[in-house]
Amino acid sequence: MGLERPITIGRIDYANVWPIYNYLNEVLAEMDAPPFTFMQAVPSALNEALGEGRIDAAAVSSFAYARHSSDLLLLPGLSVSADGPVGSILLFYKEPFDRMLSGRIALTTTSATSINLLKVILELRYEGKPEYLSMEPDLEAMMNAADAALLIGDHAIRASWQKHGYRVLDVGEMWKQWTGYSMTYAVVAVRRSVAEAYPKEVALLHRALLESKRRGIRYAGELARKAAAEIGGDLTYWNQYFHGLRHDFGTAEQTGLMHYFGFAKQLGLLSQDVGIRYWSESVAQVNE
Ligand SMILES: C=C(O[C@@H]1C=C(C(=O)O)C=C[C@H]1O)C(=O)O
Repeated sequence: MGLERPITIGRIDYANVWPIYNYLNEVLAEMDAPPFTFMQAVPSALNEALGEGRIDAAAVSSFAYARHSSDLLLLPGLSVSADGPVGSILLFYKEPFDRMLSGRIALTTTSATSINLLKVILELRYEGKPEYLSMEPDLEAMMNAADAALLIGDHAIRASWQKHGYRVLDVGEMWKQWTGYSMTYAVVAVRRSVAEAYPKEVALLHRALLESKRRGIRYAGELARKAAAEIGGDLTYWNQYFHGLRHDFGTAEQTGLMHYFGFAKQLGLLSQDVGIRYWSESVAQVNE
């Protein structure tokens, strides 16, 4: 398989991936890496681009991985997860809570994991049957059209700073309270065909992402300063935000994610059972 363009990497356009991606260019330059190119976009756009083969590797919604898992392999040790409140997956609603269970809920067009997580929680835990509208992430427009609105990422963060007067629930906290599990919102996946055709490049990308993540965690204070300057808010807010996220993908994260996939299948949101299939460097080396 020959690509007619450089290998293209998707990068989520939200601060939640900075601990993985912020130092990636620096690390790639140090490694004398081949010329990768990048596409920066909201998760739903990256999900689609990776599914269609317009990009080759990306952090994508874990739900999108589930939908396309036969074409994808996961890069080990990388995710966007939280064991409880996330701070940026927020449900804004007009009281009382019960009204939205049979009312209208506006869901951001930028998400795949969180919109389905909310459906799982509202329908299986609370036996709700709301009507869902898909809308651009604009709190005011969403609340004019619905009883509640789900926003993710920087859109949720910025909206939470507005004087809006709505009640707000953190969907990661709802999931944790209900199930006791952590939740994985994004995973890093590579197209299987690209992994097979370009094993060395994928190995190098994986090593670079892990090193970038190590620096992102070590220099979390630097990320907080950058976020405060570029997005707003203060250092305390951002230190707490980055501290609440997990970017590993260990047993606890996988267990929580498998439970989510199970509920999503139960609700008919996924049509098949999903296994986690990893890209592995040993396979890549055998293929060399
Ligand atoms: C933690 C977050 O996770 C994001 C949520 C996603 C989704 O709902 O599909 C996808 C990617 C993640 O980066 C967030 O947006 O705040």
